[in-house]
Amino acid sequence: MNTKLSSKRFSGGYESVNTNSSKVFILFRRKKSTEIQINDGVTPITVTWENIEVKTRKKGKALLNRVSGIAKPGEMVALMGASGAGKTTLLNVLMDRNMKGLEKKGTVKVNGKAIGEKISLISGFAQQQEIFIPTLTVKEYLMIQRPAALTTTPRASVNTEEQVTDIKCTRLQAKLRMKANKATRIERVEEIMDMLGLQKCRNSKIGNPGLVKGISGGEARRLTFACELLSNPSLLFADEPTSGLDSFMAATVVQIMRDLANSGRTLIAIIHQPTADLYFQFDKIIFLSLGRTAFIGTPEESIQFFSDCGHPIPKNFNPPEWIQEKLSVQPTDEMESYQRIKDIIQVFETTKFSKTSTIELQMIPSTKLPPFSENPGFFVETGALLKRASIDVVRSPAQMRMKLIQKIVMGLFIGSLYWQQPLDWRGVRNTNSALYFLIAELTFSTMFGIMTFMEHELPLIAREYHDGLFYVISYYVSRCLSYLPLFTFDGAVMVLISYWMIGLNNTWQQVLKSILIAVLVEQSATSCGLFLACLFETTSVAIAFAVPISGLFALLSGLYGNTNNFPVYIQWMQWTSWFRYGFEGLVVNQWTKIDNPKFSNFFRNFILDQFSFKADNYHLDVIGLGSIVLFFYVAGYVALLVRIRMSR
Ligand SMILES: Nc1ncnc2c1ncn2[C@@H]1O[C@H](COP(=O)(O)OP(=O)(O)OP(=O)(O)O)[C@@H](O)[C@H]1O
Repeated sequence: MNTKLSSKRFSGGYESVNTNSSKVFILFRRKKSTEIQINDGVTPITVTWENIEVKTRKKGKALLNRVSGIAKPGEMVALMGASGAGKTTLLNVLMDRNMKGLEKKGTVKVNGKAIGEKISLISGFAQQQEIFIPTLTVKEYLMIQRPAALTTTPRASVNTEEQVTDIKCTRLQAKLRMKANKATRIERVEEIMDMLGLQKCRNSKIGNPGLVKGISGGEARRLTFACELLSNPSLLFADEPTSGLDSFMAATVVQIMRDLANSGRTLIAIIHQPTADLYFQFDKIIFLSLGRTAFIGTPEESIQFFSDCGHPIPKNFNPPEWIQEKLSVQPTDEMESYQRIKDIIQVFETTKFSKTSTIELQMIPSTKLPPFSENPGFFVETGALLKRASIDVVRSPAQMRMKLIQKIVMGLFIGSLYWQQPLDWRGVRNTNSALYFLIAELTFSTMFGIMTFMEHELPLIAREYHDGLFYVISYYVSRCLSYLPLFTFDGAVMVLISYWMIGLNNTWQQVLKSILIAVLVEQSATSCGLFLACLFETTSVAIAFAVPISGLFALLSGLYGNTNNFPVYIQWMQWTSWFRYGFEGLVVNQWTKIDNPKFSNFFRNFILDQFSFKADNYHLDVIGLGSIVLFFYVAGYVALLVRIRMSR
């Protein structure tokens, strides 16, 4: 069937009129563009991808097959196709992300240059399921979100002669050129919130769907864009930005994208089942099917192309839905579907659309790239991240409250159980048990607690790291510092509560020395838990390792057997156990200075001897604990670094 279709642009919209009997009449009015103000320093970016082939490494399954295309400055490009067509794989190839287990051939170039994973440093990526910090408000999140972009990124200084023409831009550039102070950052965040309609929810907590009530889905989607705009990228990728939104909200998001493209940026987005109205807002549509390019061209051309292929769009049918259906494998009719898709791809490869695209690819000159975003340095990053992490800790009062309540209850319980122990051999035995119990309590809940804290945050950190926002060390130091009060104060409270109840030696020096041991033991458990959480992908695996490890350290404490009586080849292990150092530290601190005539040196030596503890070992214990803390913090950093680097 020869179906001719004429399509012409008119001011603010498209009119597509099918001229044969199965007439399609589509009238779309482009919404008036709200003027983009954050358009300083936009460097024109052309992304090209040529003969991309992706296979799985193990089975050699082809995911993409000779896929080529181009996205130019000011273009809003939609990647479309049925589920499993290869859209996400192509987007990942373009961004050089998530390629684990896959083998890639072909080239991706930005302004004619192959820059590999550095593309992250000049682009933004609005993910479908953006990960936020739920306890922060919208404004707080934006203020702290991009320390790099908001402080020293010299984006405004590039290509200004071609790009910056209006006064607004120059003004904004001037602000960016100044080392951004707080007022400048606030102004920029305010501008972006205005632009994306986030002012209404500026002080609302972001929340966590299904767990903590927060901003709506549409607001979260706009916040995603806001985060990306802070770094003012000239190239923006988006993964299904309209999915899950109502039609009004989807139109708003597409309008935002349209405005961004109008300001000279290049946008590439996976779009799932758009309404006809939204479909015609795009400049270029790329349909993928079975890992191959089935069409590249304007929305109007897609209608013409499918008509020419013998699949004219019926009256009142949503064009993208119809096309997608023709490019999907129907489970009830697989053979026919494969044949139909093969035919469409074959036709496409002989059309002017495919040829134009190939010619265009050859003609792209190598032009200047925007500067790669620079990290503002360890201290600025750590400060910004520490602020974000601290707000998160403080805004999670339930977590703080629970930790504190738990330790108060345990302090009272231990104190009541070992209430005012006398100075006889039974009392000494009970006192030592109480000291051991304090060490155990400082260990287990802490170690398992920190593991659960970390799990939710790692995807966000991996994402931000690959976006070039900060060094892993900045995040790690800030997170450790933010947890420090939470994982020291409660332990000290527990020890203090039980201290007088048990009747431990209470000169102020001994109290302080006991608290120092308690803090170091809790920090040993914290750092070990952090190390395991960084090392293993899931909390359950980390816990599976933590249980026997902590059990082993507990066995080496000296309470369950005199460590000097252990076989020589295993004795050395006691020096790796914070239980050993902690228990000795508390026992020595308790029994070396007792002001009681009944308490002879012989009795004291007898007490220490049963564990092979030495009266002058307190300082050694502090050094041992400090070394364990340091070792696990450093090991945790290395584990996190490797894991985050490998997660790209
Ligand atoms: N790492 C991988 N290992 C094996 N197969 C993969 C991998 N990544 C993707 N695939 C397969 O490649 C095909 C294309 O996947 P892709 O995620 O790109 O599709 P899509 O078009 O984005 O689909 P959807 O719209 O459902 O997200 C699918 O069949 C998928 O199962």
